[in-house]
Amino acid sequence: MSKKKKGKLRADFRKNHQSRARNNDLTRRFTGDSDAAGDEAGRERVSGKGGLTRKKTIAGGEVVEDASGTMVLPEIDRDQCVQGRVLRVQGLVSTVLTDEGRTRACATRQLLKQLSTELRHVVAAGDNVWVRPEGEQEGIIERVEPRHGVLSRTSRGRRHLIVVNVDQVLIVVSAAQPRLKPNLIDRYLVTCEQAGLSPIVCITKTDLVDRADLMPITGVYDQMGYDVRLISVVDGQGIEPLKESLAGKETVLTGQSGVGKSTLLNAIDPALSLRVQTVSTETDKGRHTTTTAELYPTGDGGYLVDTPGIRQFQLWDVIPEEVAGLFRDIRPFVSKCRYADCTHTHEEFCAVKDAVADGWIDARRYESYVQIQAGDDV
Ligand SMILES: Nc1nc2c(ncn2[C@@H]2O[C@H](COP(=O)(O)OP(=O)(O)OP(=O)(O)O)[C@@H](O)[C@H]2O)c(=O)[nH]1
Ligand SMILES: [Zn+2]
Repeated sequence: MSKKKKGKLRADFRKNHQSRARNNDLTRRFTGDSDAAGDEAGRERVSGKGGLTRKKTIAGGEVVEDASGTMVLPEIDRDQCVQGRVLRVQGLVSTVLTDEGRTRACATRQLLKQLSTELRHVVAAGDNVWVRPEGEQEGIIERVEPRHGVLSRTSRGRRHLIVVNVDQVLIVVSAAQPRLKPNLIDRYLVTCEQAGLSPIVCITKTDLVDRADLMPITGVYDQMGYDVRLISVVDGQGIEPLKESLAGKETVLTGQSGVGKSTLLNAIDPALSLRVQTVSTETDKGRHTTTTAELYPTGDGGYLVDTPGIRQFQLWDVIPEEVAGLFRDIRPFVSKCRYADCTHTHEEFCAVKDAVADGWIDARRYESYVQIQAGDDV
């Protein structure tokens, strides 16, 4: 690839990166050196929520860039296939819920693996796939559709897809027992902003506190446009509206131990709660790695994603320079700082610090920013 083209790609990447931070848009990462990313002319929109992708035709298919990186879409004989959703991936076997209404244990087509050597996960939990059925219970994944809403983590320089095609994240924190930790909410929100996912903040156990005391905290999030709910399974506060918000959506559940996630699931759907518990217990025994995600159909077209690994939620990497852009309230001031590389901590002529002093930015939110930016634990 020419130097000029590479420079342009880098500029494109940066532009995308910034606009992603600004718009809370879907992640569009480009692997700068791949051939697909270099094919300027072939850029077009691919169906679904995946957004803008770059596209190039190869023998037997095409190469696209989606929210997960480079992927290959081979041509397939659709008459021979059924569509489905990958519920989980264990080693080489993917469990797919197909449109026939059954699950199939599926291997992945050899061609798909060969063409996707740079991708660690050819198939990920949450993928929309085309399967060629084999017998009653098995099949071969012939094609994986472009992805949106990607949760990933990087380890030893490689990006691992944890779950894809996610719509929203249910952030569960408790008003008491354990005590409310707003800084933890901020941390979760940063991750959601980074992944381009809509958060729903659920403050549980509100029956244990004076609800009026929560208003100063919820008000700050309301003002930024975040969806904050007060929940109690003891008196039923907020349960019905929450059920409605989950219907037909794919939701990732997250929150510290003891905040009431299982209890909340049970209040939403006892049958679903039971299924989640059964599998989580198996997972705890170390049968498969803790970061393996599992999708549970909610019966209304939606899915819930709940795994011990995701519950811990310390999986996504945010680089320090990225943090300010992921704080909705800090973001508008960043460009007004004197120094382009301002960290908004110790510098003079910092518009962010001025905004805190003038009351435009909540001082507690700013403290969170400083902690997260420094990589400190909550
Ligand atoms: N007062 C009150 N207690 C609740 C509420 N929701 C949950 N609890 C209690 O909080 C405790 C922890 O609830 P769990 O549902 O087990 O919490 P969890 O988040 O699933 O915990 P892990 O499984 O460790 O991740 C239990 O004793 C629940 O009875 C609530 O709305 N009000
Ligand atoms: Zn600054």
